[in-house]
Amino acid sequence: MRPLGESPAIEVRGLRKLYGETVALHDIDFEVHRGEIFAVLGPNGAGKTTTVEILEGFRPRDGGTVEVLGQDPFRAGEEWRARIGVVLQTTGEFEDLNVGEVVRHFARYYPDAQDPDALIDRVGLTEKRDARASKLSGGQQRRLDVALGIIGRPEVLFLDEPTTGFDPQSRRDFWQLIRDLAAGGTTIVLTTHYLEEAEQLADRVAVIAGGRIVDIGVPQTLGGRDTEATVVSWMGPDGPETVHTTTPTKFAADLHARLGGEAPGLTVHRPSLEDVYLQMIGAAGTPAAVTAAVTTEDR
Ligand SMILES: Nc1ncnc2c1ncn2[C@@H]1O[C@H](COP(=O)(O)OP(=O)(O)OP(=O)(O)O)[C@@H](O)[C@H]1O
Repeated sequence: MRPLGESPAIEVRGLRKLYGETVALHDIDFEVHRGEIFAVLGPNGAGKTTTVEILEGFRPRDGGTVEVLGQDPFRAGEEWRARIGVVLQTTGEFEDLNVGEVVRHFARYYPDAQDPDALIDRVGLTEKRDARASKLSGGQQRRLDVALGIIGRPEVLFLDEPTTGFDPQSRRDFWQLIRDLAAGGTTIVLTTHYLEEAEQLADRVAVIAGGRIVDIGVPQTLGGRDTEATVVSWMGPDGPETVHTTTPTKFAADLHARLGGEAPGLTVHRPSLEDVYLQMIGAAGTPAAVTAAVTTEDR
Protein backbone atom coordinates (compact mmCIF):
# COMPACT_ATOMS: atom_id res chain seq x y z
CA MET A 1 0.00 0.00 0.00
CA ARG A 2 1.41 3.38 -0.94
CA PRO A 3 1.00 6.53 1.14
CA LEU A 4 -2.19 8.34 0.16
CA GLY A 5 -0.95 11.95 0.04
CA GLU A 6 -2.40 13.65 -3.01
CA SER A 7 -3.04 10.37 -4.85
CA PRO A 8 -6.59 9.93 -6.19
CA ALA A 9 -9.02 7.99 -4.02
CA ILE A 10 -9.79 5.79 -7.04
CA GLU A 11 -7.67 5.06 -10.08
CA VAL A 12 -8.92 2.86 -12.93
CA ARG A 13 -6.77 2.02 -15.96
CA GLY A 14 -7.78 -0.19 -18.87
CA LEU A 15 -10.57 -1.87 -16.91
CA ARG A 16 -12.08 -4.72 -18.86
CA LYS A 17 -14.92 -7.04 -17.88
CA LEU A 18 -16.41 -9.96 -19.77
CA TYR A 19 -19.50 -12.01 -19.05
CA GLY A 20 -18.90 -15.06 -21.22
CA GLU A 21 -18.41 -13.58 -24.67
CA THR A 22 -20.15 -10.31 -23.81
CA VAL A 23 -17.76 -7.42 -23.27
CA ALA A 24 -19.42 -5.44 -20.46
CA LEU A 25 -16.51 -2.98 -20.02
CA HIS A 26 -14.04 -2.07 -22.76
CA ASP A 27 -10.74 -0.89 -21.26
CA ILE A 28 -12.14 2.05 -19.35
CA ASP A 29 -10.01 4.70 -17.59
CA PHE A 30 -10.92 7.27 -14.97
CA GLU A 31 -9.94 8.58 -11.59
CA VAL A 32 -11.85 10.03 -8.67
CA HIS A 33 -10.21 12.64 -6.44
CA ARG A 34 -10.44 12.62 -2.67
CA GLY A 35 -13.53 14.44 -1.39
CA GLU A 36 -15.06 14.49 -4.87
CA ILE A 37 -18.67 13.59 -5.69
CA PHE A 38 -18.44 11.53 -8.87
CA ALA A 39 -21.63 10.46 -10.66
CA VAL A 40 -21.81 7.61 -13.16
CA LEU A 41 -24.62 8.00 -15.68
CA GLY A 42 -25.69 5.64 -18.42
CA PRO A 43 -28.65 3.75 -19.84
CA ASN A 44 -29.77 0.35 -18.54
CA GLY A 45 -27.09 -2.25 -19.14
CA ALA A 46 -24.36 0.35 -19.82
CA GLY A 47 -21.97 -1.15 -17.26
CA LYS A 48 -22.46 1.16 -14.26
CA THR A 49 -23.18 -1.52 -11.65
CA THR A 50 -20.42 -3.73 -13.05
CA THR A 51 -17.93 -0.85 -12.73
CA VAL A 52 -19.00 0.09 -9.23
CA GLU A 53 -19.07 -3.52 -7.99
CA ILE A 54 -15.53 -4.02 -9.28
CA LEU A 55 -14.47 -0.90 -7.34
CA GLU A 56 -16.21 -2.29 -4.24
CA GLY A 57 -14.30 -5.57 -4.56
CA PHE A 58 -17.44 -7.63 -5.19
CA ARG A 59 -16.65 -8.63 -8.78
CA PRO A 60 -13.40 -9.77 -10.40
CA ARG A 61 -12.16 -8.04 -13.55
CA ASP A 62 -10.68 -9.49 -16.73
CA GLY A 63 -8.11 -6.79 -17.42
CA GLY A 64 -6.64 -3.49 -16.30
CA THR A 65 -5.71 -2.08 -12.93
CA VAL A 66 -7.97 -0.73 -10.22
CA GLU A 67 -6.90 0.98 -7.01
CA VAL A 68 -9.26 2.23 -4.32
CA LEU A 69 -7.49 3.95 -1.43
CA GLY A 70 -4.25 2.60 -2.87
CA GLN A 71 -5.31 -1.05 -2.90
CA ASP A 72 -6.71 -3.55 -5.38
CA PRO A 73 -10.31 -3.98 -4.17
CA PHE A 74 -10.48 -7.63 -5.18
CA ARG A 75 -7.47 -8.52 -3.02
CA ALA A 76 -7.87 -6.03 -0.18
CA GLY A 77 -8.68 -7.28 3.32
CA GLU A 78 -10.98 -6.38 6.18
CA GLU A 79 -9.05 -3.27 7.18
CA TRP A 80 -9.60 -1.79 3.69
CA ARG A 81 -13.26 -2.83 3.71
CA ALA A 82 -13.85 -0.93 6.96
CA ARG A 83 -12.75 2.25 5.10
CA ILE A 84 -15.35 1.74 2.34
CA GLY A 85 -19.10 2.30 2.58
CA VAL A 86 -21.50 0.60 0.21
CA VAL A 87 -25.18 1.24 -0.47
CA LEU A 88 -26.42 -1.36 -2.93
CA GLN A 89 -29.60 -1.28 -5.04
CA THR A 90 -31.14 -4.14 -3.10
CA THR A 91 -32.39 -3.46 0.39
CA GLY A 92 -31.16 -5.67 3.21
CA GLU A 93 -33.67 -7.86 5.03
CA PHE A 94 -33.71 -7.44 8.76
CA GLU A 95 -36.65 -9.64 9.73
CA ASP A 96 -38.06 -8.51 13.07
CA LEU A 97 -35.48 -5.89 14.07
CA ASN A 98 -36.54 -2.28 14.46
CA VAL A 99 -34.59 0.63 12.94
CA GLY A 100 -32.68 1.39 16.16
CA GLU A 101 -31.70 -2.27 16.61
CA VAL A 102 -30.51 -2.62 13.01
CA VAL A 103 -28.32 0.49 13.26
CA ARG A 104 -26.88 -0.52 16.65
CA HIS A 105 -26.23 -4.02 15.30
CA PHE A 106 -24.22 -2.69 12.34
CA ALA A 107 -22.38 -0.17 14.52
CA ARG A 108 -20.67 -3.08 16.32
CA TYR A 109 -18.82 -4.07 13.14
CA TYR A 110 -16.81 -0.83 12.96
CA PRO A 111 -13.95 0.42 15.13
CA ASP A 112 -15.14 4.07 15.05
CA ALA A 113 -18.84 3.83 14.29
CA GLN A 114 -21.12 6.86 14.37
CA ASP A 115 -23.51 7.21 17.31
CA PRO A 116 -26.58 5.17 16.21
CA ASP A 117 -29.20 7.63 17.50
CA ALA A 118 -27.49 10.67 15.97
CA LEU A 119 -27.20 8.78 12.68
CA ILE A 120 -30.89 7.87 12.67
CA ASP A 121 -31.70 11.57 13.13
CA ARG A 122 -29.26 12.54 10.40
CA VAL A 123 -30.93 10.36 7.77
CA GLY A 124 -34.40 11.58 8.80
CA LEU A 125 -35.67 8.39 10.47
CA THR A 126 -36.18 9.80 13.97
CA GLU A 127 -39.92 9.08 13.87
CA LYS A 128 -39.25 5.52 12.72
CA ARG A 129 -36.62 4.56 15.33
CA ASP A 130 -38.93 1.93 16.88
CA ALA A 131 -40.58 0.78 13.65
CA ARG A 132 -39.79 -2.64 12.22
CA ALA A 133 -37.27 -2.21 9.41
CA SER A 134 -39.27 -4.56 7.20
CA LYS A 135 -42.31 -2.27 7.52
CA LEU A 136 -40.62 0.92 6.26
CA SER A 137 -41.70 2.53 2.99
CA GLY A 138 -39.37 2.18 0.01
CA GLY A 139 -37.85 5.65 0.51
CA GLN A 140 -37.43 5.08 4.26
CA GLN A 141 -35.69 1.74 3.63
CA ARG A 142 -33.31 3.56 1.30
CA ARG A 143 -32.50 6.03 4.09
CA LEU A 144 -31.79 3.11 6.40
CA ASP A 145 -29.51 1.64 3.72
CA VAL A 146 -27.69 4.98 3.52
CA ALA A 147 -27.34 5.07 7.33
CA LEU A 148 -25.76 1.60 7.26
CA GLY A 149 -23.46 2.66 4.41
CA ILE A 150 -22.05 5.61 6.35
CA ILE A 151 -22.12 4.21 9.88
CA GLY A 152 -18.44 3.26 9.80
CA ARG A 153 -17.35 6.78 8.66
CA PRO A 154 -16.12 5.49 5.27
CA GLU A 155 -13.44 7.35 3.34
CA VAL A 156 -15.08 6.26 0.08
CA LEU A 157 -18.85 5.81 -0.17
CA PHE A 158 -20.48 3.98 -3.09
CA LEU A 159 -24.16 4.59 -3.74
CA ASP A 160 -26.02 2.62 -6.41
CA GLU A 161 -29.11 4.58 -7.49
CA PRO A 162 -29.53 5.93 -3.97
CA THR A 163 -32.67 8.06 -4.35
CA THR A 164 -34.90 5.72 -6.34
CA GLY A 165 -38.35 5.98 -4.72
CA PHE A 166 -37.59 9.19 -2.79
CA ASP A 167 -40.16 11.98 -2.76
CA PRO A 168 -38.80 15.39 -3.88
CA GLN A 169 -38.19 16.69 -0.34
CA SER A 170 -36.44 13.46 0.75
CA ARG A 171 -34.27 13.66 -2.36
CA ARG A 172 -33.20 17.21 -1.51
CA ASP A 173 -32.50 16.20 2.11
CA PHE A 174 -30.44 13.29 0.85
CA TRP A 175 -28.43 15.55 -1.50
CA GLN A 176 -27.60 17.80 1.45
CA LEU A 177 -26.47 14.79 3.47
CA ILE A 178 -24.18 13.74 0.62
CA ARG A 179 -22.79 17.29 0.23
CA ASP A 180 -22.07 17.39 3.97
CA LEU A 181 -20.25 14.05 3.78
CA ALA A 182 -18.15 15.26 0.84
CA ALA A 183 -17.40 18.55 2.63
CA GLY A 184 -16.10 16.41 5.51
CA GLY A 185 -13.67 14.69 3.10
CA THR A 186 -15.63 11.58 2.08
CA THR A 187 -15.21 10.58 -1.55
CA ILE A 188 -18.58 9.72 -3.09
CA VAL A 189 -19.25 7.58 -6.16
CA LEU A 190 -22.88 7.29 -7.16
CA THR A 191 -24.78 5.80 -10.05
CA THR A 192 -28.02 7.47 -10.97
CA HIS A 193 -30.64 7.69 -13.68
CA TYR A 194 -31.66 11.17 -12.53
CA LEU A 195 -29.97 13.86 -14.60
CA GLU A 196 -31.01 16.48 -12.08
CA GLU A 197 -29.33 14.50 -9.32
CA ALA A 198 -26.07 14.39 -11.26
CA GLU A 199 -26.31 18.10 -12.04
CA GLN A 200 -27.14 19.16 -8.49
CA LEU A 201 -24.71 16.91 -6.72
CA ALA A 202 -21.76 15.83 -8.79
CA ASP A 203 -18.45 17.63 -9.12
CA ARG A 204 -17.84 15.46 -12.20
CA VAL A 205 -19.96 13.08 -14.22
CA ALA A 206 -18.89 10.05 -16.25
CA VAL A 207 -21.28 8.94 -18.98
CA ILE A 208 -21.01 5.23 -19.82
CA ALA A 209 -22.74 3.63 -22.80
CA GLY A 210 -22.15 0.17 -24.19
CA GLY A 211 -19.34 -0.45 -21.70
CA ARG A 212 -17.31 2.58 -22.82
CA ILE A 213 -16.85 5.99 -21.27
CA VAL A 214 -18.41 8.49 -23.65
CA ASP A 215 -17.36 11.59 -21.71
CA ILE A 216 -16.20 12.71 -18.28
CA GLY A 217 -16.45 16.25 -17.02
CA VAL A 218 -18.15 18.83 -14.85
CA PRO A 219 -21.93 18.88 -15.44
CA GLN A 220 -21.84 22.42 -16.85
CA THR A 221 -19.52 21.55 -19.75
CA LEU A 222 -20.24 17.85 -20.32
CA GLY A 223 -20.61 16.93 -23.98
CA GLY A 224 -19.62 20.47 -25.05
CA ARG A 225 -22.82 21.74 -23.45
CA ASP A 226 -21.35 25.19 -22.76
CA THR A 227 -20.36 25.74 -26.39
CA GLU A 228 -23.38 24.16 -28.09
CA ALA A 229 -25.84 26.41 -29.91
CA THR A 230 -28.58 28.01 -27.84
CA VAL A 231 -32.11 28.03 -29.20
CA VAL A 232 -33.84 31.45 -29.19
CA SER A 233 -37.57 31.49 -29.97
CA TRP A 234 -40.11 34.28 -30.09
CA MET A 235 -43.40 35.15 -31.73
CA GLY A 236 -42.76 37.10 -34.93
CA PRO A 237 -45.40 39.03 -36.89
CA ASP A 238 -45.91 36.01 -39.20
CA GLY A 239 -45.76 33.27 -36.56
CA PRO A 240 -43.23 31.55 -34.26
CA GLU A 241 -39.55 32.14 -35.07
CA THR A 242 -36.60 29.99 -33.92
CA VAL A 243 -32.87 30.62 -34.29
CA HIS A 244 -29.88 28.53 -33.22
CA THR A 245 -27.00 30.73 -32.12
CA THR A 246 -23.73 30.52 -30.21
CA THR A 247 -24.05 34.21 -29.26
CA PRO A 248 -27.51 34.39 -27.66
CA THR A 249 -26.90 37.60 -25.72
CA LYS A 250 -25.88 39.50 -28.85
CA PHE A 251 -28.74 37.94 -30.79
CA ALA A 252 -31.31 38.99 -28.15
CA ALA A 253 -29.86 42.54 -28.09
CA ASP A 254 -30.02 42.78 -31.90
CA LEU A 255 -33.57 41.39 -31.85
CA HIS A 256 -34.58 43.98 -29.27
CA ALA A 257 -33.11 46.75 -31.45
CA ARG A 258 -34.75 45.36 -34.59
CA LEU A 259 -38.20 45.08 -33.00
CA GLY A 260 -37.83 48.37 -31.14
CA GLY A 261 -38.81 46.70 -27.86
CA GLU A 262 -39.77 43.38 -26.28
CA ALA A 263 -39.86 40.24 -28.41
CA PRO A 264 -43.22 38.57 -27.61
CA GLY A 265 -42.94 35.08 -26.07
CA LEU A 266 -39.11 35.17 -26.03
CA THR A 267 -37.44 32.01 -24.72
CA VAL A 268 -33.71 31.27 -24.62
CA HIS A 269 -32.96 27.56 -24.23
CA ARG A 270 -29.43 26.39 -23.49
CA PRO A 271 -28.83 22.64 -23.91
CA SER A 272 -29.68 20.93 -20.62
CA LEU A 273 -27.63 18.08 -19.18
CA GLU A 274 -30.46 15.83 -20.35
CA ASP A 275 -30.19 17.19 -23.92
CA VAL A 276 -26.44 16.49 -24.17
CA TYR A 277 -26.76 13.19 -22.33
CA LEU A 278 -29.40 11.90 -24.74
CA GLN A 279 -27.28 13.06 -27.68
CA MET A 280 -24.21 11.31 -26.28
CA ILE A 281 -25.84 7.97 -25.62
CA GLY A 282 -27.68 8.17 -28.93
CA ALA A 283 -24.39 8.70 -30.76
CA ALA A 284 -22.81 5.84 -28.81
CA GLY A 285 -25.54 3.46 -30.04
CA THR A 286 -28.15 1.90 -27.80
CA PRO A 287 -26.94 -1.72 -27.60
CA ALA A 288 -25.74 -1.93 -24.03
CA ALA A 289 -22.90 -4.34 -24.41
CA VAL A 290 -21.21 -5.49 -27.55
CA THR A 291 -20.77 -9.16 -28.17
CA ALA A 292 -17.29 -9.66 -29.49
CA ALA A 293 -15.27 -12.55 -30.79
CA VAL A 294 -13.22 -13.09 -27.66
CA THR A 295 -9.66 -14.09 -28.29
CA THR A 296 -7.40 -15.90 -25.88
CA GLU A 297 -5.52 -12.61 -25.21
CA ASP A 298 -8.80 -10.91 -24.26
CA ARG A 299 -9.30 -13.40 -21.48
N1 LIG B 1 -23.80 -11.48 -13.74
C1 LIG B 1 -23.91 -11.21 -15.03
N2 LIG B 1 -23.83 -12.17 -15.96
C2 LIG B 1 -23.92 -11.92 -17.28
N3 LIG B 1 -24.07 -10.67 -17.79
C3 LIG B 1 -24.17 -9.67 -16.92
C4 LIG B 1 -24.09 -9.87 -15.50
N4 LIG B 1 -24.20 -8.66 -14.90
C5 LIG B 1 -24.35 -7.75 -15.88
N5 LIG B 1 -24.33 -8.35 -17.09
C6 LIG B 1 -24.43 -7.66 -18.41
O1 LIG B 1 -23.41 -6.66 -18.45
C7 LIG B 1 -23.91 -5.46 -19.01
C8 LIG B 1 -23.75 -4.31 -18.00
O2 LIG B 1 -24.62 -4.55 -16.90
P1 LIG B 1 -24.67 -3.60 -15.63
O3 LIG B 1 -25.57 -4.27 -14.61
O4 LIG B 1 -23.31 -3.26 -15.20
O5 LIG B 1 -25.40 -2.31 -16.24
P2 LIG B 1 -25.96 -1.00 -15.53
O6 LIG B 1 -25.41 0.14 -16.28
O7 LIG B 1 -25.71 -1.05 -14.08
O8 LIG B 1 -27.53 -1.13 -15.81
P3 LIG B 1 -28.83 -0.63 -14.97
O9 LIG B 1 -28.95 0.84 -15.22
O10 LIG B 1 -29.93 -1.38 -15.64
O11 LIG B 1 -28.64 -1.00 -13.53
C9 LIG B 1 -25.35 -5.75 -19.42
O12 LIG B 1 -25.35 -6.11 -20.77
C10 LIG B 1 -25.74 -6.93 -18.54
O13 LIG B 1 -26.71 -7.72 -19.20
